[in-house]
Amino acid sequence: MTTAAQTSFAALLRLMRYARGFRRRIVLASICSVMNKLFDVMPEILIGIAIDVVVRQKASFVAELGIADPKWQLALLGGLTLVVWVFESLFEYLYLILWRNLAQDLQHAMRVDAYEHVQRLDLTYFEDRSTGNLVTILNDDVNQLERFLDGGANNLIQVATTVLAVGAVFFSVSPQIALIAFTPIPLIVVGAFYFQRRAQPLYAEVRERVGSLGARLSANVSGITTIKSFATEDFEAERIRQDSNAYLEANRKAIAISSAFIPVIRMAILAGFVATFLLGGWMTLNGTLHVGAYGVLVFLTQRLLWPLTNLAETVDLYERAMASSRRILDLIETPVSIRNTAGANALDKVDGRIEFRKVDFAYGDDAPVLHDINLTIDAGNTVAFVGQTGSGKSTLIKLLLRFYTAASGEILIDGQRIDSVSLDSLRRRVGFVSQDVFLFQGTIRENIAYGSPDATFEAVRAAAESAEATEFIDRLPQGYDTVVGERGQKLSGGQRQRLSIARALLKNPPVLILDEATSAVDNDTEAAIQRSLQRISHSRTTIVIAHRLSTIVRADCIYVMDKGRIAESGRHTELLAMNGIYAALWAVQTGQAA
Ligand SMILES: Nc1ncnc2c1ncn2[C@@H]1O[C@H](COP(=O)(O)OP(=O)(O)OP(=O)(O)O)[C@@H](O)[C@H]1O
Repeated sequence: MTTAAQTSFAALLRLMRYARGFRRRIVLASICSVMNKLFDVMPEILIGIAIDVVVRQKASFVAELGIADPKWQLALLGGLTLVVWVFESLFEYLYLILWRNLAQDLQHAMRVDAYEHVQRLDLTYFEDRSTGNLVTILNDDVNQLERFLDGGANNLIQVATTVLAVGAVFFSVSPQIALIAFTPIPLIVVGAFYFQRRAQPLYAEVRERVGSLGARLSANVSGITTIKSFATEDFEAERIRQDSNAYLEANRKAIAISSAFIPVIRMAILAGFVATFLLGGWMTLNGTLHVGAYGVLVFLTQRLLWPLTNLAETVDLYERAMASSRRILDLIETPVSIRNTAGANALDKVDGRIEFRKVDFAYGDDAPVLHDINLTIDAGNTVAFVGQTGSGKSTLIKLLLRFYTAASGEILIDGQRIDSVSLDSLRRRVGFVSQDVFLFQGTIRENIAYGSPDATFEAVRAAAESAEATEFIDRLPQGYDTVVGERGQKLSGGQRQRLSIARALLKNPPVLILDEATSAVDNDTEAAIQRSLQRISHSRTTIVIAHRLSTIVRADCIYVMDKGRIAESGRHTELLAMNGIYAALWAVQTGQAA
């Protein structure tokens, strides 16, 4: 057995394990598929019996059951045909509704599970992957699976049922013909396996290609402003064309294999059919087979063999679905390293005292970014981190929010290690205004109330006021009901910044972190931020990552970061007196540099 076949089969087993909760429904749907198929092949048998009645009349098979009059025999067969059709239709309705709903429910459960898991994944996971590819898994791959469950699973079950049911009839009527009629079947099954082995890597490639295409499409749509400003439309269109072409080629290869499979199967089927047709005919002429039995066999060979042509399509669907299923389950089963430790308590009331003790950190296997960070921020204080770009200021904050885990040392909040309290309680107690503000498609009011769904309009307004955002909001024609566009495109950088401060303030967190944007802040906003900072930092611990030193001259303590270490710390005046890095930065920013 090849590894390719194993991985497809392994994917199916993983899927079955995942779908444990659906097992009863799967069994029920499978039973309906089997019942439908059994009733579906019966009319052929009844036709054969009817021929037997008209040819042999009082000596017919039905006569042997005790009904002498051929007219009554036919009436009985007519009645039975009606019943068979009713049941066939009933089970068809049942299996359709069961499989289709199952497909819907399973794809829904998988999409929601996969999404929920994606939200829990470590940030490191996202650094190595593209958003577009993830979206493709959540959408396109999930749909692929739905397509298979919608029809493919039923097809596979029905083909197997046909082979078994028709086989049983054949062997009971004439084992000799049965052997001949069944010769193509091993060939077809071997062919299906061969096809599946060849197709599996091709479909894996198709999924990969669709993922990269999705990645580029989503990146390009998000970066449309950059594309336009660099006038690189042609260049980007060419890159999309290439990715789309790679997808097309991958599909073309898969199509070439699967299309070749169908004619091969048909030839094998034809051989089986002609053999039954001829051998059965001769046996009937010889008198070793009844006319009715011959009829049943010829009709049934059709019923037996033709559905196998669908097998190629179904195996195709199956391979595509398994390639997708593997991607979804890989995502769902990606381990999460930053999560609640066993017995983690919720961080209830927080004063806001923060300590870093001997903290070291590196991103993955990269060079260390933070070295031996030791600091204590008293509850209610306002502190600032300053330093060259890349010196590790934002990284420090990411550790405090547990976006990453320190390589060594510990971080405490109110004396409790941050990894000993529950993640969401920690993050709920810390307000974070990040450098790149992310606003959601929706109104200004919804964006300020994001994360505080119960906030009243008054509270939203008060938060906007503290962030000095009311002035521009009131000037907008729809005020708080203005839709800001995806990522807040319809607002200026400074306006987005103020909204994100309002959003953090509405949470009323005991610890507030402002990662000040380097750009996007005009002088107005700078002054506004400074005023709001003074207002809002009273009752909480406030940490500011500052690029403009003028915003933090009043801070209780300023830490100057240099290459991942705290090089200097103290109040503004103390640091100036030290005449070190801070003093030099200050001189540059105030234009007093020599
Ligand atoms: N996710 C990441 N993976 C790998 N390296 C990273 C990652 N994020 C940041 N770095 C690296 O870590 C170092 C510190 O980055 P950090 O963002 O903490 O600096 P910063 O002082 O906040 O800079 P800035 O003032 O420009 O915001 C930089 O050298 C940066 O390249």
